[in-house]
Amino acid sequence: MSVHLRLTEAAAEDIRDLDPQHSKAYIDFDHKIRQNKNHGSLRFKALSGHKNLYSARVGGDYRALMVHAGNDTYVVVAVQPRSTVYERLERGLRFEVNHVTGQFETIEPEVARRLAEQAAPARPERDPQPKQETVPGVLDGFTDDELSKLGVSRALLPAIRDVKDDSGLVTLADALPPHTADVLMNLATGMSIDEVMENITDPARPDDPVDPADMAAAVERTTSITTSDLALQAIHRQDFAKWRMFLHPSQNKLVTKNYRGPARVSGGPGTGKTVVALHRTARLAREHASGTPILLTSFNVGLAKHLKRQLGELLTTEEMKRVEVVNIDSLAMRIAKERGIIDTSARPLDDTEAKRWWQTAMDEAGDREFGPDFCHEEWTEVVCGNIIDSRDGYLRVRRAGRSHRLSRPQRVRFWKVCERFTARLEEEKRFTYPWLSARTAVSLNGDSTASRPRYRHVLVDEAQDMSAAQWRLLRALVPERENDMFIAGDSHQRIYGAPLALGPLGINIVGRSTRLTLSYRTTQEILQAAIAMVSGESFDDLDNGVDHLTGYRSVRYGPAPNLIGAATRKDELAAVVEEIRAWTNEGVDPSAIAICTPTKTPLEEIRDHLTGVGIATVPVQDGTKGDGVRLSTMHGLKGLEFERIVIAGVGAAEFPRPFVRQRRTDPAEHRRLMRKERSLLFVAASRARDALSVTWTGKPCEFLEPLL
Ligand SMILES: Nc1ncnc2c1ncn2[C@@H]1O[C@H](COP(=O)(O)OP(=O)(O)OP(=O)(O)O)[C@@H](O)[C@H]1O
Repeated sequence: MSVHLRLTEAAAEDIRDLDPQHSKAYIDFDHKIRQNKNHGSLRFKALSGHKNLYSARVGGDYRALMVHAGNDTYVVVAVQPRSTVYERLERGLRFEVNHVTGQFETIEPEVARRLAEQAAPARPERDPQPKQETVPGVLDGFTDDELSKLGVSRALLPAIRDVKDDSGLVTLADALPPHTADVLMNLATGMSIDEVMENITDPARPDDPVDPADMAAAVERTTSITTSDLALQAIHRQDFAKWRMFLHPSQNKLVTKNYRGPARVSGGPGTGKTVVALHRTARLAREHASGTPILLTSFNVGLAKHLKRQLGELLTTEEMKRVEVVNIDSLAMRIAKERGIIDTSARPLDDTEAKRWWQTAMDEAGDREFGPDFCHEEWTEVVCGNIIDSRDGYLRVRRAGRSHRLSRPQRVRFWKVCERFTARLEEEKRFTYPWLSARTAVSLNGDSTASRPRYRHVLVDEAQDMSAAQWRLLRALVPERENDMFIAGDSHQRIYGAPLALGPLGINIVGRSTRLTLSYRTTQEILQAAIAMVSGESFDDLDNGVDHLTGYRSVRYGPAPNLIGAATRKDELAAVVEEIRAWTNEGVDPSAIAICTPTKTPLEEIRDHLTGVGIATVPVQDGTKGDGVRLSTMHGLKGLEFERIVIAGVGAAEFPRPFVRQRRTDPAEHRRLMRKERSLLFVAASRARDALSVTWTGKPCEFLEPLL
């Protein structure tokens, strides 16, 4: 008579909203019903006239409404006052297996219809009774059969037909099953039936055939249903981070699917790529209790720390031991030291220092043709990326992706400069990270006896910024096999690396790429502004194709970004202060606000000014420590998110940054750098959850033009 209890997302929300007394009562209820559903105080009973539906007393007049999902499994679908539960049932509340996705769905046709009616555009006053047919429905272009084939329940069609505009659809979406909302939103934003079928419906189909009468199978498939254990833990900790309990079906598929080789997930900012990578890592860690560890890696130390913290919320301490979470450069350095590739005292050479060294190498070689920026990029992308260690190798290599052609004599000259640079690295026991990754990959690949394979699975976040040499290292760390690599990234957010194709690096993702389109982070207004900032540019898909943001959207709405042009720097600083004060007066926690600028100097100016007017600030890299508004360069916001963001200092004189403007004489290189600058602004803007303000002095930067 013991019961296995599950919980829908809606029921979890009901529980979260309970007052402390009923919350405690729910924990008692959960405990009792699991042991014996017929315990007298529970008044457990089947509801007549409703197939598979049961009710039980939680405490006071609160009832748990449950769906029987075979054997001893019950799914709690609502925890509400008795009168509310019965009223909803009378109005047609029911639970179905979706005929296409096979997922468990809550259908409330009357609620949907009411919402659709409420959201209908107001009638003009002088025309109180216009003819009905004068306002077309937003989905009139699609037949009932077409919508049904895409996975929309026929019970919801009358409500859907009542929707007259996009904002009505957004209102209605709250009352729709997630798949239905997804299909309709995509159709409304201009996707064709075929595109929705390919991008939304087909990926949501289960591998096994759908039986609309098989509730047990549906519950197993449904990601918006969790085990009540996890929910109870969350209740105890008052912690309802939804991403840990409920994934969107499109996200869950990426977590559970087994791939025959490397797979990639792309998608705009905030679509849950990191969440998917985390859940997939957790799933793999749970499946493999012992043996070779799993690697979860990202671009920099801060991001890796963030991943580790979040993974710790999904796994037990024991399970965490099966996963190594480390940024790619630290990993390369550790393995390189272990294998004696570099001395334990060797130190990295950062980009600025490296460029000075290139200048010296050119001076010594008497060659002024190339310039330190060119040399450093050529070295990173071509020499390290292709693991070249000889003049002949360099003379032969295909310099894919580089904007300049080099003649043979030019290559010979560059190699001379390069030899001086590498000799100095050796002499002074220094290294650049791409060089280190390349050398480590060579060492691992050439060693058949060493402790290979190092990892069972490798998962990579922020993949767009990894360099070719880093991919070679990652490839060397995991043998080619099922589920070997999982790659999450968005080329629109590339602010460090260069475009590349993974195939030639031994990572074949063809046919194993998926795109997420629903943003959980930003509002539709911020998202559209961010998209406008990168409009007109083309982005690669790591596979010799083009990436795009078609169908990328949010279901949240909010204020339009606040665009503030100031005549003087003093006025701009005053505008920043005004924004921060307005937000904190609304009750926003200062630590949920970030201010970013293109470079460090204006940030320091803002910091000093805010301190002067009594607003505390904290550098973003200090993580969760301290009260105060977070300050960062745009680069420092990579991978993070804040409730509200001010992007300051984006006047035409400051952004794109001056060094990019100086490269105008070299059109190909200039284009490449401009794309990165656009991406930088895109990254900064898309970190904001609820509100975004952009400030500048004088003329605004050209990337803001589509917004003005
Ligand atoms: N299924 C979900 N339910 C609720 N929240 C979610 C879900 N998936 C993602 N989120 C939330 O959306 C936000 C963005 O998620 P995440 O960081 O994984 O996106 P991303 O695609 O990696 O973003 P970016 O590319 O901008 O770094 C986070 O706050 C995350 O908790």
